[in-house]
Amino acid sequence: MATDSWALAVDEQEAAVKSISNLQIKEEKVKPDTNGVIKTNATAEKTAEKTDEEEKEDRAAQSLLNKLIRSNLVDNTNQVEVLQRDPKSPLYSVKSFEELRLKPQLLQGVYAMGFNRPSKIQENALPMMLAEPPQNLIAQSQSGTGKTAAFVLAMLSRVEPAERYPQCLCLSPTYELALQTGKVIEQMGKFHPELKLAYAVRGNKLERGQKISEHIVIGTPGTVLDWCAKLKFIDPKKIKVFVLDEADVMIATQGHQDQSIRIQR
Ligand SMILES: Nc1ncnc2c1ncn2[C@@H]1O[C@H](COP(=O)(O)OP(=O)(O)OP(=O)(O)O)[C@@H](O)[C@H]1O
Repeated sequence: MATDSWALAVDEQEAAVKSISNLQIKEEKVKPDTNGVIKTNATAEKTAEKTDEEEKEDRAAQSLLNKLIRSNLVDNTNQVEVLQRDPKSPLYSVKSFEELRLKPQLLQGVYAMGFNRPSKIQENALPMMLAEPPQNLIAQSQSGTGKTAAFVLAMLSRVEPAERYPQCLCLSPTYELALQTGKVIEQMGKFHPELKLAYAVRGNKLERGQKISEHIVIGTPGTVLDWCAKLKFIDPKKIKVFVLDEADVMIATQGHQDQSIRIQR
């Protein structure tokens, strides 16, 4: 049932986008009241202003909600597999995970999560993310099409377990999303127990001067910046994979944009 919802949600979303783009806004002539005040327009403007502001703030929360709904609903993979064979679906894929040359422990992790085939974004992005020499990649696709799973697999594939320092750094816009993505890293890396993950989020206080030995760090921009620049827990020069999750939300949030750019430099 849960994987059904994953696939169905993608379908519904596509249908909604189409119907919204067909909508035509009718111009309504509003007459002033007896005092000459055009109430309808004033109220509409105010509402539009508020909606714009709120929309920005709510995007990270919405994204988290989508993830939570999906993860609670996924149960059988039949529908996903049907869609993954439909060339018009965003889940269409021709490859298998074996063809993506993942490490055996990661393949085990992927199958244990109930994934049988990569989605389109995974099939396209993973070979680029695992290429030698490493390349930069900006990936965009609908919500719920497997981007998180793709970059988590890329981080887990690049880590060298014997080297005990942070090698992959992932920035999330909120505390909750960082924990959520951390959970995916833990699940997918389950058969690679030597791989360790640290959370650079508020409340996780480490002692000054301490070095961390975890291979992957996931956190929010403010805390990650402190860990890199102020507290020197992380040596940014040793980072092999840098992920900016929900980059559109990060760019829309001024503070996060500045902090993310400073960390990336
Ligand atoms: N290849 C796959 N086969 C089956 N299920 C998958 C596959 N890849 C991801 N999923 C599942 O689909 C759901 C959505 O995946 P994921 O969170 O990676 O999407 P996303 O594109 O990052 O979503 P968002 O845009 O909301 O961040 C998750 O429950 C995940 O476990």
